[in-house]
Amino acid sequence: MLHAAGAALADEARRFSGFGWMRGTSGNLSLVVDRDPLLLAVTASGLDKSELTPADVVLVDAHGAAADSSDPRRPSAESGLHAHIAARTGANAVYHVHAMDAVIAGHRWPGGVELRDLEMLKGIGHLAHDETVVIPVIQNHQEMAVEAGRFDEVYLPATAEVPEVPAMIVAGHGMYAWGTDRLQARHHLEIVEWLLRFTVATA
Ligand SMILES: CSC[C@@H](O)[C@@H](O)C(=O)COP(=O)(O)O
Ligand SMILES: [Zn+2]
Repeated sequence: MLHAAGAALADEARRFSGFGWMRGTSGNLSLVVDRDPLLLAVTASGLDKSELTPADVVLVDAHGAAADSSDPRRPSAESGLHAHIAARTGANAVYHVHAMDAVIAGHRWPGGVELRDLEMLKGIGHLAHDETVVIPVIQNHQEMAVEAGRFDEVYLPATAEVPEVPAMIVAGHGMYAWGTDRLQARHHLEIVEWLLRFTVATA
């Protein structure tokens, strides 16, 4: 089970590295492997994300702490925020990358990045017209418990009329996107990055 998750995350990390979004050791990816209690497979810390193998994944609990004390590998330093996002949103896949356009957008619009009148908004469940979608921005912090609190302040869950916004920017750092499964998280990440790239380029 952990090996399959590791193989899937290694593939995703290679893909995002190819886009320049996981340069060096930057970024981390996770998949929920159990809900009760919450357990996630998260990429191991400090590795070159373009060269991960199926073994480069660690099991963590709802606090992002290693769940298997016999495993010598360290989980991602940002595991706690992955676990929090998975718990709060119900997502089964959470992806974090250091895409340049996300960092520029967060720097430029620290109160949130407004998007509208773009066909690609349909790719995150929103309307191509007559709706303004805001990608929230939080300030960066090294403590994931602090980041989790900041996430709760800005997260836009689904209402009866409007779906959730499945992404967030961390200022001076990168972005997160999530989805019900690996493929949806990837789609959300790639589409939001496209939307941010367009917005930065045309501002
Ligand atoms: C240049 S990597 C910076 C790290 O502190 C962090 O932001 C990151 O994305 C990767 O951390 P990791 O612990 O390898 O998952
Ligand atoms: Zn990071």
